[in-house]
Amino acid sequence: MHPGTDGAPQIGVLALQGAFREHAQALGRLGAEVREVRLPADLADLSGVVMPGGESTTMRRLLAATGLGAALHDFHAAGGALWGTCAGAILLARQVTGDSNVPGLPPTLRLMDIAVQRNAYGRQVDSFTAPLDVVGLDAPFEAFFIRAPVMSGVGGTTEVLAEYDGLPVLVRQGRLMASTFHPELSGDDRLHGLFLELIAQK
Ligand SMILES: NC(=O)CC[C@H](N)C(=O)O
Repeated sequence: MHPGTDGAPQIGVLALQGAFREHAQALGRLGAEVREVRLPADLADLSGVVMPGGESTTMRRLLAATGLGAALHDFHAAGGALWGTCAGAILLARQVTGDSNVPGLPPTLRLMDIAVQRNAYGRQVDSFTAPLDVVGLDAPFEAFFIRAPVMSGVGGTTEVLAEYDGLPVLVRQGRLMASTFHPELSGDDRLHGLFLELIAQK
């Protein structure tokens, strides 16, 4: 880990598109030094990066266009931690379904052994909240799902940290974490705290 000058962890928030400001605020409240990431050079000296919710197809195009996709691969290979939330979880997934109508779409980062199906909770309930029991938290976390992907499979060494309706919604694999909901909208910083703990453990 790369502590900042005052010993605080230095964390990036991917700021190409989507709900990045609320993540930066949550991490700041927990004492992290936060930097918005738009170009490969912005990753220097960070120990972790949060990839927010938004529109994964747009983010995939921008990751390819900016060179950040390859840079995030290098960042992770060099020991950096990544947390993908909602669209960000789609970016981490090895396997994505629900993209077939988008021609010429660059691949996801394919770093994590999860399969996701985009927008698969159905139209009537495409946004909802649910209290989740999360491994490592002693009280439920109120989660906001917004046109969320369904995590249809987890493999390899992936651990399930929370489920909704019998399906995984928060998972961890080594230095990777993925949630299909928007943790930054709950006014509850405990999952950002878990990400900082994961970084401190490595
Ligand atoms: N809230 C979100 O991040 C939604 C994800 C979006 N439906 C996608 O497929 O990219």
